[in-house]
Amino acid sequence: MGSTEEEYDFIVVGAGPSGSVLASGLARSAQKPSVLLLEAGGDNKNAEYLVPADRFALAFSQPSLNWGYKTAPQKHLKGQQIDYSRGKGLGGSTAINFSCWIVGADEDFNEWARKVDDTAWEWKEVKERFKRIVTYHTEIPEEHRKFIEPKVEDHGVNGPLHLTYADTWEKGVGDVFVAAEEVGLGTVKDVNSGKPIGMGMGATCMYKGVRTTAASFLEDVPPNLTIKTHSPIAKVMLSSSKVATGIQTIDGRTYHAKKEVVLSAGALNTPQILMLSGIGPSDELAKHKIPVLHEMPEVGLNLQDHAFCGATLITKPGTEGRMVFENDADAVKAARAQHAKDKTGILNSLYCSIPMGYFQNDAIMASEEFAALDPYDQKHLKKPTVPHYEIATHVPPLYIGDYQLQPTDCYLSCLNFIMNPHGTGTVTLASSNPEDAPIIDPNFGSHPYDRRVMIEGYRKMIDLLQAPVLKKDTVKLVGLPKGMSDEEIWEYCSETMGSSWHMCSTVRMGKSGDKGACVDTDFRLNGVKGLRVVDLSVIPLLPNNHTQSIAYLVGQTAAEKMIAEYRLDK
Ligand SMILES: Cc1cc2nc3c(=O)[nH]c(=O)nc-3n(C[C@H](O)[C@H](O)[C@H](O)COP(=O)(O)OP(=O)(O)OC[C@H]3O[C@@H](n4cnc5c(N)ncnc54)[C@H](O)[C@@H]3O)c2cc1C
Repeated sequence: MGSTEEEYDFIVVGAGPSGSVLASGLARSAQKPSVLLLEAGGDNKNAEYLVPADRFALAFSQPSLNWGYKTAPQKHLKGQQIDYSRGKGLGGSTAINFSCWIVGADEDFNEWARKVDDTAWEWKEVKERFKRIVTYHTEIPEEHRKFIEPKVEDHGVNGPLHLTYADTWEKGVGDVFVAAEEVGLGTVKDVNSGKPIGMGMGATCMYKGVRTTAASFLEDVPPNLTIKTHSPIAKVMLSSSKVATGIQTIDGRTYHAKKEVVLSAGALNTPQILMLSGIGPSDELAKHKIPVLHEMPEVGLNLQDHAFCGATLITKPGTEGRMVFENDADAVKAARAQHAKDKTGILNSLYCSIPMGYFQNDAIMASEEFAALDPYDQKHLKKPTVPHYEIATHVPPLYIGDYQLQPTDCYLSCLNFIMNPHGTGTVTLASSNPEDAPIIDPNFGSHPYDRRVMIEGYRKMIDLLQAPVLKKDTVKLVGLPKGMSDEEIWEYCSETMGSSWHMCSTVRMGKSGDKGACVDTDFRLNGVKGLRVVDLSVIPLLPNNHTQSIAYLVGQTAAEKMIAEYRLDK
């Protein structure tokens, strides 16, 4: 394909949650600027991609929706290469993600605001911005309200993204809340109130029998928003005076920006595109013979993510119904037909209620690894709403060791996630060819504090699985370390650890005077005019949540800031 002379006020690259919210927000402002949204993948408009029960399977069953990345061999995880999936197409990673909605702890946002010296990131402002993003349906089945009861006034009522709880919870889910009380972990009535400590219930990106994704922001788009799919970009074009003038696609098209180019290609591809454009660490660019147009040593550094590990309880026949259903071909066929016809049936409850709990832990705070942290960090970790680890249950049976699941088996699967990870990794270039995947090294397990959190959180997860209410139905626990010593737990986790695909912070935001920061708190790339980064690359710390909420928040914040700056609302 040849070059074009198309020109737009704003060019946004990448239609994930950040890019979709930003492009939609700019285009719908009163001044109606012309906005071009370029996305590498397709439109993802296939009803089969939106079945709620498929939320954990879609990423791995539809390769065309997934960049299919893997990490570099992980030094602290016995050389394993971990799945590092990224969504492709409208919606970005929300089109293939697991649909869990968790916003995190108020104090994490207050810390973010302090780090970048901008009150826009304080919880009291962030909470209001979340309300503008979502319509949060707070109905909970009557019998579960003793544990879970979100308040309508804490959440949005008319944002484009609909969130719900399943009308019917899977059998046995309610027992997790009883178990959490029994073992002293406790419960929380609304895990999304900014005070997440306790076992809660994650809200789900689904509504009326359909998964909801960032593509919700791209419905009924105004004529001044042009969306071009199948348009992977190769680089940003910079003038000799370091002004971003437009972008070039891999197939040779160029598009010009009258005002700004915004990169929203995610925490792996955004640093890659910057480096391919000559913006990054000079030694890294020199390796690939890319001329340095703007030296920026921290591009691609500081990669952070939440790692997890798990175990599974095999329970007595009849305690839940997943395997029995999935092994009954007629029942599956009928359920698919019913869902295709009117979006109802079991596919709206299967895998659709996931207890997610956030906890603090005395053993972690008493550990030598905690004592070795910076005192400021320790103070943050002691704040009453900041969790140290997360436990999620009723996920697919990822951790079963060498146990062979039988078609008649029942199970309760569980994961433990490291919160506040301290290890950081890198994104670097494999080559100067934009079609090559970058080299991604999250460096999991590299920090002693992270290992301590995994070990203590794992012990608590096993305590939960052995609570009296669960014991009466237990057949056996599988997918376990050989024993429960520190060494045995870490040995197991280092062989089986996974990523929750919360990669972020590779083009870090910082306050004015922060020499290493790549962008300012208004998302402008330092030292370059007309270029912003608006996606999870910029976040200066990884909040203790699941990150899609933050990606939407970043897009919404950028839209509101840019609309005010350019007076687009007048
Ligand atoms: C398997 C999986 C499960 C997850 N589960 C959850 C969950 O349950 N809950 C949760 O909160 N979070 C979850 N996440 C994480 C969440 O989806 C991400 O944090 C979030 O989508 C990141 O948003 P983003 O806008 O920064 O990037 P992305 O969503 O990755 O969007 C980036 C977009 O840019 C496009 N792009 C990249 N390069 C180019 C290029 N060169 N040219 C043009 N376009 C380009 C991509 O195709 C993509 O559409 C999950 C992620 C994955 C992969």
